[in-house]
Amino acid sequence: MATPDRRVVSRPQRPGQESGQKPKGSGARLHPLDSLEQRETQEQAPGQLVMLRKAQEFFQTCDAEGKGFIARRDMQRLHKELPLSLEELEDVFDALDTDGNGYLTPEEFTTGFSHFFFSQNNPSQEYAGEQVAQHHEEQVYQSRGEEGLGDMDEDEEAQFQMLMDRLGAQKVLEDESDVKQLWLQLKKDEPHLLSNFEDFLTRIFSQLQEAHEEKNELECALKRKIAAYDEEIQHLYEEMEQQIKDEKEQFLLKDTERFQARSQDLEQKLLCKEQELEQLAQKQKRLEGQCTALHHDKHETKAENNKLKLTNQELARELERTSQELQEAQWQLESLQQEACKLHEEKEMEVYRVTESLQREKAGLLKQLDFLRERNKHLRDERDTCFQKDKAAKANAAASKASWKRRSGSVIGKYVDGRGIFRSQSEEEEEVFGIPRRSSLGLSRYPLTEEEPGAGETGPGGPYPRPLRRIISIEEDPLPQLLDGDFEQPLSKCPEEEEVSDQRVQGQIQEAPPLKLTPTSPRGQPVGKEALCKEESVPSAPDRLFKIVFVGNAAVGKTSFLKRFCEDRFSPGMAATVGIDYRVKTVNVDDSQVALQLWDTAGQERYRCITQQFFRKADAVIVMYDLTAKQSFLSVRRWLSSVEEAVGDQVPVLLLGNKLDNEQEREVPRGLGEQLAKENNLIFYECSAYSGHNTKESLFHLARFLKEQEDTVREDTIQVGRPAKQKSCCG
Ligand SMILES: Nc1nc2c(ncn2[C@@H]2O[C@H](COP(=O)(O)OP(=O)(O)OP(=O)(O)O)[C@@H](O)[C@H]2O)c(=O)[nH]1
Ligand SMILES: [Ca+2]
Ligand SMILES: [Mg+2]
Repeated sequence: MATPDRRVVSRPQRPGQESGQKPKGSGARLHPLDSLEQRETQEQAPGQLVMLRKAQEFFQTCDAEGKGFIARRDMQRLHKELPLSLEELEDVFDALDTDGNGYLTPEEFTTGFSHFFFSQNNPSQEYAGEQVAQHHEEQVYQSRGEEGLGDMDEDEEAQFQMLMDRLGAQKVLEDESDVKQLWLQLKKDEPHLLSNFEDFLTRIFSQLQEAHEEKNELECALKRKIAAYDEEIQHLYEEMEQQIKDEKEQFLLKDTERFQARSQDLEQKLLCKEQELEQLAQKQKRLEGQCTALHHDKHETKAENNKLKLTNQELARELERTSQELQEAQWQLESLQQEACKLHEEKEMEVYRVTESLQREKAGLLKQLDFLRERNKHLRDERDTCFQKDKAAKANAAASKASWKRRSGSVIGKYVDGRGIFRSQSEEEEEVFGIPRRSSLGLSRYPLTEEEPGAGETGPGGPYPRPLRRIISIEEDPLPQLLDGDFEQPLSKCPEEEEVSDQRVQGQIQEAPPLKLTPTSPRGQPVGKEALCKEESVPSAPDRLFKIVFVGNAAVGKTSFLKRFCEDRFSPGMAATVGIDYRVKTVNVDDSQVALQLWDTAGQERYRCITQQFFRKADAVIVMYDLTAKQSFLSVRRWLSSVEEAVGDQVPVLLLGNKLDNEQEREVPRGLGEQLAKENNLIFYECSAYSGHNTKESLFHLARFLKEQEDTVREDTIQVGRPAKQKSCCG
């Protein structure tokens, strides 16, 4: 049976059921009301039937939950049905609960009910029923009768009181008015029933007293039971409370654990969410930043676009203007080109005419020289003989001193005495060693004889008062300091060259026309000497003319190389070059005549400032080093940078490693030369002036390169606006 707060409480046992015995009576368990119905089916008086039905109704009213028994508090439900107060209902409950277990079974209820309302015999029972009915009437009546109560006399009062005292009603009855009234009524109406009534009252009161006593006992027992029950219930309650508390604690514990776990989960989730939120916030900030930046960039881009549009329009206008100017410039250029070509041709013609006239002049001079020599031969005096003796003695002495001075370079006739800006090495040696050196051109203080380049003779009257001046000019590239003032330049040339030129000139003397005045170049300067090689001397004007400057440290073999290239000869005893020397050689490259103006510079440091001047208008530069002298290779970089300073890197450069014949004395590996050439975009050859290896090939390569470069420039110049393609030197 479930209690209101849903706890399971064991059903109250009827006496005899505690031990688990089955209630006495029928075998199968019957529902309590079934027994009532069974009883109804037995012979029952109609009045009893009514009573039983009434009892069933009352039982069902009380046992609303259908528990099958009535508890104390269920009894109170009859309060509405019966005109009984709660106390009276309590009394009735106690009277009906024969086994005092605190619960009324249907049997107890109907049995008690019938006893309570009907007496043992029928009349009495009817009587009791009537009584009940009368009781109702009396109630009504009473309310009406109470007004008449006052007419009871004293005897009757005394009799009634006696009766009450005899019956001991005071213990039992609280309010005697009803009984009094009934008694009076009976006394008046039915005096013969008075004795019955008094017997009835006696019985009732004794029963009431018994019942009262029983009740008291029961009450005590009940109280005890209740107390026990209360204790038990209290105990149960406490247990339940304890259980509830434990369960609550467990539940709370579990709840707490679950709550803690849940709260940890939630905390972690919260943390994750917070982190995600932070990340999202950072992402949002970043995106906002990017957005503003993009926005900013957009404005900037817009502004730039507008500027670019404007610039574009300006450039378009500028381009249009420039193309017009270019068009005009092209026309002007073409006309200038034509003029330049004409001028160039005229100039070349001029150069060759001058060269021709120079040749003739030289032929004339040499002719005079020969004449003078002829004359000289016949003139002799004692001074000559004693001079000869002195000279031989000094020569021996000097030979011993100057034996350490192995080399002699080529001496060109360009030294200036007196106000001299520079002097030739030969004069320096003369001072130092007292050896009169021949000047290079052969016309020196002491005239030369053919057979022996060393033997010097003087002319009549001793040494010439003033040596003839060799005319050297820089046709295309005047040396400013040489052009200042009216200096005189002695003629000088190394004897061998002079012999060669003699031969050359000899060879040509027959052809040369009579000597004219010394021709002058456009700047009014005497023009330079020309060394035309026999095999290549060509009467017609060349197609191309290139100026090539030859640089490199002293004694690397520049002059010897040029001699080999121009005259195909090698002279071991070359004197050091003084200042600068100049040769022209015309070669045939791809069926066109290319004249090469070869400027031979002095490698010695002291002439550096002079040689620098010659770089300006060079079409190409040749840098030479001696592969048996490491120092000369280390200086190449310096030569390259001074060339670049003077002419930029537009000029092709040929790098030559000379003295290849001296392989056993090599100090510079070929790879180093190749590497340097590659780094600086140079044409590279190893050669030997001595053996002639690669002397022609290297210069032909350079000439071909220059020619192709010029052709490219011409093509580009003719085609409008196409930039000249600078070919790399080393192909
Ligand atoms: N073995 C060998 N000796 C050479 C070669 N070329 C030049 N010589 C010698 O090296 C010395 C210097 O030669 P030059 O031609 O005067 O040298 P340079 O570069 O003109 O000297 P500077 O005029 O002072 O700049 C001379 O004694 C030459 O005989 C060569 O290819 N092989
Ligand atoms: Ca009972
Ligand atoms: Mg030289």
